[in-house]
Amino acid sequence: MSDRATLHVFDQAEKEIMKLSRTDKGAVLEFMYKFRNNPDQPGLDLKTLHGDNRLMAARVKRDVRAILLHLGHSEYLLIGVEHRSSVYDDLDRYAYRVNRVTGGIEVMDLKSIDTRPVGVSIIGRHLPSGQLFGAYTDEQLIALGVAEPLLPHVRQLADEAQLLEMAEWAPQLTTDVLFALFDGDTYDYVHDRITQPVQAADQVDVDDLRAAVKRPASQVTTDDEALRFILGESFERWQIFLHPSQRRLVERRFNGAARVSGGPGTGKTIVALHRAVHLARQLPAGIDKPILLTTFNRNLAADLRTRLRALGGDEVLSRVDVVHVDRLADRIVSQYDPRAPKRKLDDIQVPQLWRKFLDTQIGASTWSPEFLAAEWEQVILGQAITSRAGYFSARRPHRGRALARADRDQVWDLSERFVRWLGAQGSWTWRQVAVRAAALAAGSPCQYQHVVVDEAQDLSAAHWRILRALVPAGPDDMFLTGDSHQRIYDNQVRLGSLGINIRGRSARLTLSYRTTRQILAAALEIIDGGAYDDLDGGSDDLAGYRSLLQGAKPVFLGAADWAEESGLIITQLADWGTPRDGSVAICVPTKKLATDVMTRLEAEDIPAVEIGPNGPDRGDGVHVGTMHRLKGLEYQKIIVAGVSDGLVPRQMINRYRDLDPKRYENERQRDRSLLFVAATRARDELAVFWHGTPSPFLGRQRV
Ligand SMILES: Nc1ncnc2c1ncn2[C@@H]1O[C@H](COP(=O)(O)OP(=O)(O)OP(=O)(O)O)[C@@H](O)[C@H]1O
Repeated sequence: MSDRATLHVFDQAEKEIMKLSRTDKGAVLEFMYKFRNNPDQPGLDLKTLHGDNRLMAARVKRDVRAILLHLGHSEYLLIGVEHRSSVYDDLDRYAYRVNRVTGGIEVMDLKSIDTRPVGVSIIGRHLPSGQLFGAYTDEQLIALGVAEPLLPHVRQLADEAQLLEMAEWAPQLTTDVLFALFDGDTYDYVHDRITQPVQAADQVDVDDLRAAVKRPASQVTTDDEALRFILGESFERWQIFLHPSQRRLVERRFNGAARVSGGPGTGKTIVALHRAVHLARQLPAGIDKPILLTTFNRNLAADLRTRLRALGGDEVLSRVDVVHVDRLADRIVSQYDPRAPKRKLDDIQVPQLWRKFLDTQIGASTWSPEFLAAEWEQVILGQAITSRAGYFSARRPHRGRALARADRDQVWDLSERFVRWLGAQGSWTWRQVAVRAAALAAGSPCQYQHVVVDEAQDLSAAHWRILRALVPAGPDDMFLTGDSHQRIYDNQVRLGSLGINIRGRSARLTLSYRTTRQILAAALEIIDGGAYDDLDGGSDDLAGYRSLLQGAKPVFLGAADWAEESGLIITQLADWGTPRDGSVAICVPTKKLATDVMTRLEAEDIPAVEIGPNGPDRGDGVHVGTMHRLKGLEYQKIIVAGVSDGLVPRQMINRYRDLDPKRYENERQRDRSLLFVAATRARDELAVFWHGTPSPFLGRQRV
C-alpha cells in the first residue's frame, strides 16, 4: 500500500518538538513529509508496538522514533518523539481516550507523572488520598469531563502545587474542571460554565478516533504550513490552538448580535480575529470588503491588521476592513459631508475649550466650564442628541445634579454656540465627528455583512449607532468582545436602546492565557469594590476567571517621595537584569511622571522608549508610558509606578465628591479600571510602587 497518509500532530507532541535541537526538528519535519507521502516506505520502518495495535512507532532518524496512534484508514496522530531506547519501555504508559463529553481525543503520557519530582510524590509517596476532590464521586468527575485514566492520580492530589503540576500535561477540560472545583465553584456551576459549553455538538462514539480528531476539542494540528511554521518557531500558538470554549464562539451561528466578555488575557482579541477569519471564509469569493473588524484606537487596529494577516493571509485581509472606530467615523463624514470642519481636536481638551469659550465669548456664567464640558460630552454627545427636544427628554443617569427644563434650555443654547465657535475656527472634536457620522450613516446604505468589534467596553453610543447603521440586523450581524472591568473612557451604553440586541447571546471566557495566578489575584483585588455593567443595563463579574500559569508574587513597595520611588524603579529593573529587549514596560498615571521616568532611565544609561499614541516608538529598550497607553499591549514584566493616593485616583475628582456624587463614583471607577488594565498587561512579573500615601485601590497589598 502506498497511499498518502494524513498526519495530525498532538498538542503535547508539538510542544516537545519545539524543545528539540534545530537538527532534530529538521529531521521531524522531513519525517512528517515522507510519512504523509507514503507511511509504508521501508525507510520509515513503521510498526505496531507490542501491546496495542493502534500504537505504532516509526523511524525519524537513527536513534529517534516517532510514536503514532493509528486513528483508522490512513489517518495517524503523532503523539510523541522519543529516543529509540525508551520507545519500548512501559508501553502501557500511553493512555488515549475519546472524551465522552467533548468528543475530542485525549492522549496522556502517564510516564510524565512518574518522572517528575512532584509526580513522584503524586503516585510514589503515600499521600492521604481524596483530600482535594474527595467530595465528588468518580462518576461525577467523569460527567464533568475529567479524563478517566487520570482518576487514580486525581484521587492522590493533595495540594495546589500538585494540581498545577498536573495541569502541565493533563487534557484541557480535566484541568479546567479541577481548577474550578478547587477554586470553590459548585458542581452545578462547573457543569454549566465549563463542561456544558464544550460538550460535543454530535453523538460521541468513543471508538471512532477519526471522528474524534476532527472535533474542536482535539488539540491537534494538521495543516502542512502550520507545521512548517511551528518548526520554524515563528508561529504563535493562538493561531492554531483555540480553547474549545473559544472555538465554539468563533464558529457558532448566532441569530443576531452576540457579545463575548472575559477578564484580561482570556483571548477575547484572539477570538475576535478568528471570528473575522471564520466569517470571511463563509462568504463567497469577491473583491469587496464585506466584513468590518474594528476597535477603539489606531494602534490596536494596526495590531489587529498584522495579526489578521498572520492568521488568514492576504486573501482574508483583502476581504476584511480593519479600521479603528474614529477613523471609520471620519471616513463617513468625509464621504457624505465634505464641508465638515477638517481639524479634529482630542476630547481630552474639551474642558479647557469650554473655559476659553466662556471666558472669551460669554463672560460670567452660572455654569462652570467643567459642568458644561461634562454635560455636553456625556449627555448631549454621549447619547448622540441632535435636537433641543431630544435634550429636553434625555435621561441623565450618570449626572448628579438634576436640570429643570429652563436649565436645559440654557445649556442647549450654550452648547450650540460652543459648537459654532469651534466650527468658526475650522475645528471639532472626535466625539462630534462620531455623532455626525452616526447621523449620516443612518441615512446611507449598509456597507458590511458582518461587524466584529474588539474593546467594545470603550465605544460610545455614537460609535454603536454608526456600527448599527453599517450592517443589516440579522444572523451573525455583530460580534462584540470586551470587558467592562477595563473601561477607561467614559462611555457607558445600553446596547438594547441603540438597536443592538444581545439578550441571550452573551458568553464569557474565563481562562487567562496571559497572566500568572499570582498577578491575577493581585489585580482582582484592585477591582474589588467597583460595579461593572454588561453593556446592556445589567451587571457583569469575573466569576470563574483564573490562570494556570505560575510566577513570582508581585512586588508592592512604597517610598517617601517620587525621587525615592524612581530609585525603586531602577533597583527593580536591575533585579530583573535590566532587559533592554522591549520585554519590560514602566507605566505611570501622568505624562509628567512618564517624562521623569524617561529622564531618569537615560541618566542611568538605560535606553528608554516612549509608548506613544501609536504604540512604542521602537521594539527594543525599556518601554515607558502612561497607563492609558498600555491598553491592549502586553509585556513580560511591568512596573506600575506612581500608584499613590491623589494620582490613582486623581486628586481633581475629589471636588465632585459632594457636588456631583455620581460623577465622582464614575471617575473613581475609571481610575480603578485603569490601574487594573495596567497591572494585567504583565505576563510573568509585576511590581507596583507608590510614594506618600498608597492608592486606596491597592487594598491589602499596600501593607
Ligand atoms: N488559545 C490560545 N492559545 C494560546 N495563547 C492564547 C490563546 N488565546 C489567547 N492567547 C494569548 O493570550 C494573550 C491574551 O490574549 P488576548 O489579547 O486575545 O486577550 P484579551 O482577552 O483580549 O485581553 P485584554 O482584555 O487584556 O485585552 C495573548 O498573548 C494571546 O496570544
